[in-house]
Amino acid sequence: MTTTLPHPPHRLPVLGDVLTADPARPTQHLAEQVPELGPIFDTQIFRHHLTVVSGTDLYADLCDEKRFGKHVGFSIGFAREVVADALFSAYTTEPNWSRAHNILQPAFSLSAMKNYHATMVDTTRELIAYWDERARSGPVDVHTDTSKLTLQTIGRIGFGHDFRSFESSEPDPYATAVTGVFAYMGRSGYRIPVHWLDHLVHRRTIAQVEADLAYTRSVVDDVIRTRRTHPEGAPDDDLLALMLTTADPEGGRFLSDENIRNQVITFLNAGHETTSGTLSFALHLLATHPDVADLARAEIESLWPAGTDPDPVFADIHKLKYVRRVVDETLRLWPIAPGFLREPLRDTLLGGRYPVRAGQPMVALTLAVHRDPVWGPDPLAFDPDRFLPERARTRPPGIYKPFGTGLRQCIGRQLALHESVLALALILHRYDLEPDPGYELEVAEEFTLKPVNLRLGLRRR
Ligand code: HEM
Repeated sequence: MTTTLPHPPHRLPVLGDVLTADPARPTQHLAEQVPELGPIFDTQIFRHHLTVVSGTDLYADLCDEKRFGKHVGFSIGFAREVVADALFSAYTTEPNWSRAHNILQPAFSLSAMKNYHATMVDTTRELIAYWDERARSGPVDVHTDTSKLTLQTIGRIGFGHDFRSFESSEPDPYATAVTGVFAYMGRSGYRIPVHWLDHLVHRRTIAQVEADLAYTRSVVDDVIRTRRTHPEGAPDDDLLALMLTTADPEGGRFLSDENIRNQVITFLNAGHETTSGTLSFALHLLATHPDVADLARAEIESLWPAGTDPDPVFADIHKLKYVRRVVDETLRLWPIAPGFLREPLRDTLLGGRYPVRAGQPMVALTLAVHRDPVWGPDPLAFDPDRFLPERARTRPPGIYKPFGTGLRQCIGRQLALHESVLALALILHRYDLEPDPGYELEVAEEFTLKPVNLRLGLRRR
């Protein structure tokens, strides 16, 4: 049962599509190939094949949990070299996946969000105080600063650790190190498959990654050691407390020390660079669409009048429905996780017509599906009202998946949405956003998508 799928032109023996691939922006490049190659095609980097799925019906079918599951390979396979079987990089069948999932799930419940709200408000106020100071002397470096916000937030609410990110105007050293490690993992599919040659050609990069990893581990070990030696006063239900003190309700086993370290690295990364990317893209889109920013501000000021110092309560965030649509629409246009890996659980037909083999690596190309004509006559336009319930009902189901799908979808979804809506609302309440007239959006891929060198003028309202 085989079908020959289209593939990029100029494929070479052994190398495959290496010469026409774009390692710096792999998923954007794949999405650009969709008009030419169609809703499903094959790509090959050295000896590794990947089936790229972007047809909306095929994408929805690929999310059928009865026939497909997460594929752990490519960048995620390389991430295992760093964080082994932590939540994001574990095989679904590995005991540590269900153990960690069961132990940590309560930290992402609605009542947990209520506990985190005050810390999120305080940390966003720190960002605003930092920007009040800096915005007077020129545009701010948006992504560096949203990363400070989100790292500081996940550090505090997950692990009781204060990164003191706003005490320096430099990028946070932990964020730089951990992002460097994961960015390298993200590009690892393009490593030269001859080990000694790869190490010779990339020796400087590899030395930097090793240094970054050593630093990352030393910070994380310090966070865990501090909690173990001084648990007094720390919450008994944050991510770290749950991992140190709770057994899996199914089976009664605890996570090992090694696994806890890998989980902390995973959460500090997944919990910060995703939300910071979302906030950065949202601020860019709001700055370049003042009509949308005005509508959002009208909603925000109906809760917290202009000129007052807002004191958001938990329930306010759910009233900010337009701001939430801004976040949803940002994640449609710029899904910072631009695709997710899947594999058939057994031989099957994708979309009833394409034969696929058990274990075959496939990518659900969210970036392309989120911009498909099925979204309307102008899928590239930034239009938050696409997410009005009456308009959402007119679209086929299963085509909006910024947080992945099924069993392995994002555990941090609620946290990310609460944090994003809150931060955008407080920022829009405080500032008018002034885009840099010469700025052309350029998007880097370092495991996730992020805008390059995005600067914005902030005028205090
Ligand atoms: C807007 C922000 C975020 C986006 C768009 C996002 C997106 C995703 C996606 C697409 C996946 C599935 C990956 C796959 O199938 O391979 C995922 C998984 C995951 N995310 Fe997020 N994420 C966000 C925020 C967060 C936050 C704030 C946390 C933690 C505090 C987090 C922790 C995780 C973890 C641990 C997994 C692996 C879950 C598992 O496999 O069981 N994410 N995320």
